[in-house]
Amino acid sequence: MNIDPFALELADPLATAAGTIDAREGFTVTYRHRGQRGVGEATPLPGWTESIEACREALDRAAAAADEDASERDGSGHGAALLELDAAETPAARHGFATALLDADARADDVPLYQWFDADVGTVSSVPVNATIGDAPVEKTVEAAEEAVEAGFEALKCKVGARSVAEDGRRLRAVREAVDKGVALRADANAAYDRETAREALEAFASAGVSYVEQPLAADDLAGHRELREMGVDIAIDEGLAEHTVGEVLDADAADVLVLKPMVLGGPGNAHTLAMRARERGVEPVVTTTVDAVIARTAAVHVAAAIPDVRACGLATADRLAEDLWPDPCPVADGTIAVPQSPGLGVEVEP
Ligand SMILES: O=C(O)CCC(=O)c1ccccc1C(=O)O
Ligand SMILES: [Mg+2]
Repeated sequence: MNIDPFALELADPLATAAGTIDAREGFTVTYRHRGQRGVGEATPLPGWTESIEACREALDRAAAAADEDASERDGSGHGAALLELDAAETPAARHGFATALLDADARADDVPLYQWFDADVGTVSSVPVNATIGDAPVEKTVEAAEEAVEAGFEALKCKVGARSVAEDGRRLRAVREAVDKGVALRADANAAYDRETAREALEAFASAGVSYVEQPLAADDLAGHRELREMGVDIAIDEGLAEHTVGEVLDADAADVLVLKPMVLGGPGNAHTLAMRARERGVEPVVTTTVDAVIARTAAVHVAAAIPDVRACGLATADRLAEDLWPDPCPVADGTIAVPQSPGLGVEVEP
């Protein structure tokens, strides 16, 4: 297993109620499996996943376990490595190694990763995506929204909760008035509100025609989210999935939508399985990145492509990075992101 660190600046930092994301650090993981060289990416985001240090330690342990197992049994050692990588404790590290394995598996089977997840989906050439609009004053928010709609996005997700409910209400109503009625508006509060403020916010956002609000309350407040579902705006759980299992969130009836971040859930395979489980229970999955580099972003695109008729996903985050590790095989155009059709992930890395 090769573990190589990287650090990327954001050209366009993402301002949220929980702070501004302005750089991303992580590791690329390469691993030979079934005669193929697979690539993965572990890009931890503290607050959502383990720290960068814990991620490195977990990957080092997994690499050592893989070496030991491979030399003892003459196998590939990947089973022993996976056992070192707990999806709840070190989800980013697990994501990194699991993605490398999946890339190699899908290459070995000569199918794009999304078809390796589910051959029945057939050919999926693109997936709808939302534009991600950070916190900003009213005018800048409207400008960003108009630019996104001009570029073809049919769903806009605006960060809220960094300002007063009154001001966020003005921002969203101004966007609603500026763009075509057919454009869906979403709001993401990143756990900014207490229960009382959340009710005020939902009333204000309902009047702006918001279709769903992501994580209005704290990550651990499943009961609070369940109560908010009666207010006429759908509720999506995001941070709650860094704290609870999907099963717990479904059992608590806390969500209409689940925001699934493969980096937070321990890998693309976990995210796909959990997406299908949510849908069976009548809860819609939406797949997003944690503003990752090209390998993890592309893996998330494959997860979304393997969900039939998936709603607009939060995958259009490449443009925020000042630079990337390798060329992007998933260009965004007209509100959709292209799904690579070559075997595996479809990210061309130089050896
Ligand atoms: O969903 C999107 O549009 C992009 C991803 C995004 O907003 C995000 C990115 C990094 C960390 C948290 C979040 C979030 O959804 O809360
Ligand atoms: Mg969110």
